[in-house]
Amino acid sequence: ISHVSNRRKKTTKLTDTTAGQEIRYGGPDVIIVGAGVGGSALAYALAKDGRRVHVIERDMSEPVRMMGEFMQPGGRLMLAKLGLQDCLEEIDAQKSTCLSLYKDGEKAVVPFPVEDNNFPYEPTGRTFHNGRFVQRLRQKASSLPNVRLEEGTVKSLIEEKGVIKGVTYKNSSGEETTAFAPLTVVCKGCFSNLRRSLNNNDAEVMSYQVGYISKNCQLEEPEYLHLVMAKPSFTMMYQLSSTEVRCGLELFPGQIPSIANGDMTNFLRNTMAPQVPPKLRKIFLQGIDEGAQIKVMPTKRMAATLSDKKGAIVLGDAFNMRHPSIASGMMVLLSDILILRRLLQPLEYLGDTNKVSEVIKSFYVIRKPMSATVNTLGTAFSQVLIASTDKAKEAMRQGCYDYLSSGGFGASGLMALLGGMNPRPLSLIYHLFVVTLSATVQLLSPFPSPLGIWHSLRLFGLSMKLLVPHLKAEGISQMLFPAYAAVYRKTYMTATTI
Ligand SMILES: Cc1cc2nc3c(=O)[nH]c(=O)nc-3n(C[C@H](O)[C@H](O)[C@H](O)COP(=O)(O)OP(=O)(O)OC[C@H]3O[C@@H](n4cnc5c(N)ncnc54)[C@H](O)[C@@H]3O)c2cc1C
Repeated sequence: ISHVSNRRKKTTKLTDTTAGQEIRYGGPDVIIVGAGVGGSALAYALAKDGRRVHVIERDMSEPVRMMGEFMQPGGRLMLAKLGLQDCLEEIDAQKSTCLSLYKDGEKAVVPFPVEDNNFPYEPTGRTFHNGRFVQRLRQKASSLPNVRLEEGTVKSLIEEKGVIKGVTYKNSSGEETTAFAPLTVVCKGCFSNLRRSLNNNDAEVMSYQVGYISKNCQLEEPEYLHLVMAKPSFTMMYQLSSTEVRCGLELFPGQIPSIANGDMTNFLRNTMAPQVPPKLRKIFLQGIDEGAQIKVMPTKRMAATLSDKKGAIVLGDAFNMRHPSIASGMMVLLSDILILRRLLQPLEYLGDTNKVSEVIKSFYVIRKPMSATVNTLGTAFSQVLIASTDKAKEAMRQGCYDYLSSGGFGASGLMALLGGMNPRPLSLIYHLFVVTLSATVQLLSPFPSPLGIWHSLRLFGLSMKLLVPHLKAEGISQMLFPAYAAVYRKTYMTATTI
């Protein structure tokens, strides 16, 4: 009797112990909140390393959304390194080889550099329905026996003495329940409110992307990403699937015509369509005429900051965002996953909060070549795309077009940066400097006038304004010291898998 009652006591004691001990003896190693692009890819990567992963996703049906539709060549390399390249197959993804740029009736075609010997992957991007890609990632993750993918909505993080122990969530039956693990990864996207319990960085809404799909049509050059430098900002078109074309544009707060009363349709037809080159206009108008659903998405910017809470990591859009004009959010996220996975590999037990904190600190530095390059480029490119009556800003816009259209080393260097094929902040600073310089020459031609000199000085001021906040936010040494980028390339951008 004594033996049985002692065993009972022991069992009760075990269930009563702290969450940490429960976790150690049975539960998952990691809880991932959100099975979007990041959550699913991370679940697969960690499960491949033998971790038990519990993913909690609010909605398991295929997402229908207007974001994450273009994967840069660099992002495809990251996918391949994670063993997830097949997730871009069987979703009717389309190949992209070039950026086709239009300004004031002129056109420039700039390919991703084919002969960049330092880039060990096919230098092309892919366009696709984001939801199809996410479903493929979810299937791939849940095909591993140590991944438990559950539908549920996470409500809050469970915290004990500054350490995150798990989450409370509402499961698919509507019951409030809890889950515990030594490590919780919050990867719940750009509308995340959980990040507030971990860090207090705020996202800044920069503009809005308006878009719709023209169906049953094909662009004359389906492998090109068409970017029109229009007013007030850019318009883009690309082949989204073999039979659909995404049409999109950028508008600014306070300038969004109402979709409900038809003002948006009129604006697209009367103001934007005439700026679209005749060759693309028919397809641009087709979607509007056929009553395609028009969507509006905020574009946000948010610097990455580290949380002082232990036991949790924030990733993806909940962690760091940049302007989507350079379509690189997924690439940075996949690069982050690759780094984090590699840093976590030597840790046998993820509940060692001190070791995990060290990992997070290293992760924050190692990611800089990719994230700082993309974040800075995102700001610079989005600013350059905005039309302006300001002479200095317009010179910068023209300078960027001229630089890309002139071909050669400059254009291929900038395309390698855009494609994530050469994530080097110093290279970005170089290109920004040359664009500024050539715009200055244009302002001072044919003879330097006092007004020309004044605008040139303002132009340099504008470039500095683009660069300096990023140098401060990303870290001067990480951006200016080439060794970081060299180590990143050597570790994460070689042809071998990790
Ligand atoms: C307009 C726009 C266009 C973009 N275009 C591109 C592009 O072309 N290329 C590119 O690389 N990047 C692009 N991006 C960025 C890219 O889409 C994101 O960086 C990427 O999707 C982020 O992935 P994520 O896993 O962090 O979030 P998501 O992929 O959004 O996944 C978050 C998941 O969390 C789930 N979730 C949310 N709340 C909860 C909860 N409480 N409990 C459980 N689950 C929850 C959601 O249902 C979702 O499945 C674009 C962004 C915008 C805004």
